Amino acid sequence: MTHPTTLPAWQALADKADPQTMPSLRDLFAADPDRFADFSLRLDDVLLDYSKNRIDRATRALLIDLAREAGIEAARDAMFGGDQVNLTEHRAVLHVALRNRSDRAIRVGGTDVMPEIRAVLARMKSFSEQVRSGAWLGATGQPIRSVVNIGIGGSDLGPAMVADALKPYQSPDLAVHFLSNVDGTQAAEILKLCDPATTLFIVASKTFTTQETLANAHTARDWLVSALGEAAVERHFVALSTNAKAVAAFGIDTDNMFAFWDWVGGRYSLWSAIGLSIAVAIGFDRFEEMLAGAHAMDEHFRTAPLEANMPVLMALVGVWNANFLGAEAIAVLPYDQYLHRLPAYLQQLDMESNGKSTCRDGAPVTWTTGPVLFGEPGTNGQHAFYQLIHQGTRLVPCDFLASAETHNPLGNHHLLLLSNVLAQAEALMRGKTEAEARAELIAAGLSGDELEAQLPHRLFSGNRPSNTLLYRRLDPRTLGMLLALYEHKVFVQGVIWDINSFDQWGVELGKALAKAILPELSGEAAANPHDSSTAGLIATIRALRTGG
Ligand SMILES: O=P(O)(O)OC[C@H]1O[C@](O)(CO)[C@@H](O)[C@@H]1O
Repeated sequence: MTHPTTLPAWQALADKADPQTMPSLRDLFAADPDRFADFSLRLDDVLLDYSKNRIDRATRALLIDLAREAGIEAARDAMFGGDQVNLTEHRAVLHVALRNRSDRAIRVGGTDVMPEIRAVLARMKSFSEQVRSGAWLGATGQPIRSVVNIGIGGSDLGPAMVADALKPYQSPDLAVHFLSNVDGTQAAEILKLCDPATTLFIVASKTFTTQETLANAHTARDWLVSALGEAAVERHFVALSTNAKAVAAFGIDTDNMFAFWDWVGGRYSLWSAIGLSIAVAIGFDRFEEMLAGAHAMDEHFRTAPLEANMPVLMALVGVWNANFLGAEAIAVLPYDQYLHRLPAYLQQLDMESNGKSTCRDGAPVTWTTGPVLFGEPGTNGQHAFYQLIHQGTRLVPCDFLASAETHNPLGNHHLLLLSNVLAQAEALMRGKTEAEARAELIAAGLSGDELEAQLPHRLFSGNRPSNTLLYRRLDPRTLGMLLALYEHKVFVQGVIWDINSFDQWGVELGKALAKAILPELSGEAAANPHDSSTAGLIATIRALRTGG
């Protein structure tokens, strides 16, 4: 375990990161006509262009040194080898095994996990095909028309994002809904769209103890039972979990449970049984194509030299921007409407993984770790928060994503979309100098005091970094590649920052306090000692709810 700031390459990078002496992005492009070729990388149909980052060849070489000195190769091999890299939970981290399409055995504690994985995949195939073909009948003998995935966090965000991303592959005969929020409004609105006789609930929870999911699952169960009776549960509920005991206690027959394992982290679980709603929505063959895409990226990550390794390079660019140039956020901007939930999904992947401030050895970190991640599909974001990205005081590196081809060739929409994504990345890189702005204002007829007053507002500093991920078309394989790319990027950054990317203790405190507050709100328990704000809010809620 090595604190990154003690590594020689870290020191050398810190010396290089001097805004006064560093060349600007404009200068870097002007000095090197081959910059795009040298600072981009293609794997199958996916291209990463990282040339619009403030790095030159020497900086890149130092970043690769940093990766080596941080032990990326050994850490990667430990993860693929089934070591307990999740130190605080004493667990292996093997989402890569879930999409291992090769004959390679992957062992946890000496046991090859591939046979179990293949067995669950075979059950998912059979079940999803029965639901899709209409062979799986509800309690009244009717085929399923609506599927409701009940889960939250990793048991919701991945499947929900993928189902939307691959909408063109969805069957029109089957509606797929995702119920996550404990706010009863979401359950009420989804249930309004469903008929108990034709609805299948997929209760997705690794632990099967999550408050929100169990509350929603009980509400769904009550709704079904009040319409069709207790016996209907068997045909209308299945569970995806690692906790067979809790599934049985809820009243779901464990024959209707699809298992996964403690070495699958929640935010890495869409490739496991948690992906059942995806397989039902788009068909198992497409689900497997997505696994194959992820596997292709896994193999690239596992075997490519660091210098030509897409997740490693993307991670290193992020480390450079965060730790050496001071960026605190990252914007993920898919110019692809089908990826509208990607930023939400990546928020959990990145922020739950790397939002940590304790090193693996328990010492507090003294360097910046995971960024604040946000985003919206282009072009919507352009008309909302891009102002800050172009002219604000903060540095917000951007990831732009775009497909060369569209599933929906309507008029020239796709070329309009693509022209926007390219323009945004170019604008961030180039900016607009005073001379350029002045010339434009003069051409627009301004002069004298008005020109001088307008001028400072029309300047763009430029020199603002971005990556562009370009792919042929958003199909299942490409999506699998992109998601695995981000997973491995987050992994590499976690290793460099010397944190455990695979636990999430930061979500526990709020959960525990909510449990204590619940009986106080309902009046079943006397108020606990709280700060005056929390006590005042509890008292006001109680008063408002009773007309006070
Ligand atoms: O699948 P489960 O056990 O219901 O957990 C849901 C989510 O809750 C968390 O544990 C914490 O929010 C996530 O990591 C996880 O994805």
